[in-house]
Amino acid sequence: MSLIDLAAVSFAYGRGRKVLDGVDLSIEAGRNLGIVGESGSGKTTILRLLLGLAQPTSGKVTFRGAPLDPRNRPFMRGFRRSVQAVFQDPYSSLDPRQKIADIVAEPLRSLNVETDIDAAVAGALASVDLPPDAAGRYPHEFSGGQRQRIAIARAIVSEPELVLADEVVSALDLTTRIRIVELLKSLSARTTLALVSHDIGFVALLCQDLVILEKGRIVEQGTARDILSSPKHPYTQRLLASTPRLPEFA
Ligand SMILES: Nc1ncnc2c1ncn2[C@@H]1O[C@H](COP(=O)(O)OP(=O)(O)OP(=O)(O)O)[C@@H](O)[C@H]1O
Repeated sequence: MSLIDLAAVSFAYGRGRKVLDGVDLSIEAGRNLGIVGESGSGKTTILRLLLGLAQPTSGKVTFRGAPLDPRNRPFMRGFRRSVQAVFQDPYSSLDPRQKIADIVAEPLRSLNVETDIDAAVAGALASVDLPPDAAGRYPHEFSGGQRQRIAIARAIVSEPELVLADEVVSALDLTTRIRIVELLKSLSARTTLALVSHDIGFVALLCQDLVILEKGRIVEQGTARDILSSPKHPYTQRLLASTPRLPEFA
């Protein structure tokens, strides 16, 4: 079943040139998707379209087959509960004045989810391996990797079907990165992930399917296994040549 589809989507900022051109992609429930490309290829723009934060200049974005319409409030409420995001920078993405309990609870409060908020927050913190007393502390008391765990706890607290993540490990050192990959791997048992990154090695560790984006166009898409073992497009071959570590497909 398809969660979000982009069909023939093009996008330009204002009257500028197209930064996305005729993009078709589907995110299927239960299959993690990696969207990979160099800086400026349009990855963050795709993510903004997938989140309904920007509207395509032409083409369609649909959630469960229905058009993503920011004016349709009940629909968007259901959408926001089902689709959450984690962003690159764990330092700026958390409000320094809020306690972790309030940061993690934010989606439940803003979506008026009827649930035991303290229990849901404790469950989300446990899922990302943070101790229960983290709830009463502030972001500055945590390391970059721990802050990214807090951002992930906030993204999963409403039990979304899909979590979109933009360069979630790029700001982290290698050891922390490996731990976050392990965490995302365990979370993907209960939610689908769409990961945006310049690092094909990182996304291939977690995603069954890949989309390769060059200058706003998809140049190759398929299973990670096929693309890693026989990349067809020269751009994909270049991305692979510049990545130091690749998963083993035995
Ligand atoms: N607000 C904006 N106004 C005008 N142009 C923009 C804006 N944001 C992005 N762009 C342009 O759109 C293109 C795609 O940018 P985007 O941020 O989607 O790429 P990206 O692949 O995510 O890059 P990076 O990995 O560097 O974040 C780039 O040429 C960028 O300069």
